[in-house]
Amino acid sequence: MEQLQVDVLVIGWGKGGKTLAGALGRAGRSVAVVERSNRMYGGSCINIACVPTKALVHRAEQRRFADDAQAWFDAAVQERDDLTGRLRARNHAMLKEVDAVTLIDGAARFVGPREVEVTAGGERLRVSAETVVLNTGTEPARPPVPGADGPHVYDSTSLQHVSPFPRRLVVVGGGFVGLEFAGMFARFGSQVTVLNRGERLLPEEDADAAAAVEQSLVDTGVTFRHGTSATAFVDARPTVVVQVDGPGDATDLEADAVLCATGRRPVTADLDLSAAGVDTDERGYIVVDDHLRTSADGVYAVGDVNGGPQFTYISLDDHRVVLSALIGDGSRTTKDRVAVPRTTFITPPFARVGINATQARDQGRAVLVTSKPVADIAAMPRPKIVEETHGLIGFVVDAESDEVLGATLFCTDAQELVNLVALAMRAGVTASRLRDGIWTHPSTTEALNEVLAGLRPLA
Ligand SMILES: Cc1cc2nc3c(=O)[nH]c(=O)nc-3n(C[C@H](O)[C@H](O)[C@H](O)COP(=O)(O)OP(=O)(O)OC[C@H]3O[C@@H](n4cnc5c(N)ncnc54)[C@H](O)[C@@H]3O)c2cc1C
Ligand SMILES: NC(=O)c1ccc[n+]([C@@H]2O[C@H](COP(=O)([O-])OP(=O)(O)OC[C@H]3O[C@@H](n4cnc5c(N)ncnc54)[C@H](O)[C@@H]3O)[C@@H](O)[C@H]2O)c1
Repeated sequence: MEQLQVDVLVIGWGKGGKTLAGALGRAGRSVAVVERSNRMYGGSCINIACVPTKALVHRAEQRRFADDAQAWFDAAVQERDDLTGRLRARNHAMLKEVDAVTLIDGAARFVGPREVEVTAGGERLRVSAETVVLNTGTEPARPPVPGADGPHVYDSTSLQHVSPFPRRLVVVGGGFVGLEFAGMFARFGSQVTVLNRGERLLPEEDADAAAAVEQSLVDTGVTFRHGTSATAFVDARPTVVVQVDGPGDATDLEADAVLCATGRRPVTADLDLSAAGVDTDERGYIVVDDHLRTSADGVYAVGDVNGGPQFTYISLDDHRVVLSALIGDGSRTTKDRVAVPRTTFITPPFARVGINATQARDQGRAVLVTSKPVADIAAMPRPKIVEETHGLIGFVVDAESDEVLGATLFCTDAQELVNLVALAMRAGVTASRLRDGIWTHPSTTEALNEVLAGLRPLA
């Protein structure tokens, strides 16, 4: 069997791994990157996750009621495929052009400490390395319900190419994927019903924010059933019947498609991690310390597979931690992260950073709070200009230091504004300075002037 020895072996072409491979290759280290699917060069983000779904959301937002749903969706999917094809080719080229990086097609499996066997069809290759970086990501986890693998039951990857376009869609799960797809498919023209097993949407968010999110989706045509779980998906070709249970409405639902949006699980099963001495937790995620070191010497894990927050920018930041360990001073850790923002790409986007009022109350902190519906923010005309006045904007501010402790930004451009607020939090820019800041007009940032003027003690 052919053998290859490198300084660094990266398994899986995720955001962290590919960025690390390029940087280490350019720094003169010999690097091998193993990817099991030629449809996944560049990883989940550009092929099946962030980028293609936001391209579909964008097209869905442009559809008008009279536009034919099937034709509009088909065109959007074609554009999505063209975009991901271009990005995949570019990602492949970006690593191929680094001389010190060897790209290997195949699935890697450990055969010993820091040694793997890569299999591609009938071909096999042994690769050993001083350092191994695991970046194998996650995959959709379907609920343990009869019929979950049956016809017309999809996950976030397969639903992007659903055919024919579903007139009725049931979404199981009200998290990131569930809400983004519910909004998107409603705008493409589906009748969407979301089954949410909790008593209300987004239980970790302030009640007014969760209600505003729900109202915006209801206004788009989405129906919610709270306190409801799917108990079976029964094949009734050409449709599927969703049997439900719970204190909520328990009437069966007939649909053309079901989306399981019930979380993801780590891709570790085929790696034979025990052969390398790499420990996993009870959910299968690779156990790492603050430096992203696993239980095996010289083996790191970056991205979703290490059980951290599942965002592309966290995988990217993981690469900085490992780069610091391998060619830096080793001081960077995951503990350095402050005010990590997040955005759910519904319409308008729902962005969060830091703590909300509920969390401040639970922590017994002395804070000032403010929250205002977007439609009532007189000094921010941008939502009216772009005809999207759903949402609310809220802040939590330390009562003594005037530091911003958190923000709920449910408004047009929120995915951008949240980064500005996060930077202010990291840099210690006070709420008063944000309130009195000079901002462009008309912009969403202007909301800071008016909303932060309404701070009051938390009741
Ligand atoms: C629908 C959806 C939308 C999302 N939208 C956003 C968003 O808007 N913003 C955001 O920040 N995050 C978003 N996320 C989350 C984001 O996609 C992930 O956090 C991110 O892609 C994680 O990347 P990663 O580095 O862990 O690995 P991945 O990009 O998942 O890469 C892992 C790679 O490893 C390969 N692999 C696995 N096993 C092996 C093996 N044994 N041998 C060789 N190769 C292997 C896989 O084929 C894959 O290419 C979204 C997720 C989903 C599902
Ligand atoms: N915009 C973004 O940044 C973005 C977009 C999509 C996904 N993501 C990432 O991908 C991850 C996965 O997304 P997701 O939406 O699949 O997971 P999630 O954890 O965000 O939401 C899963 C939802 O499904 C519910 N659920 C779980 N099991 C269930 C069951 N058996 N029956 C009914 N409901 C059930 C949970 O209560 C939860 O509400 C997210 O955690 C996020 O980090 C990010």
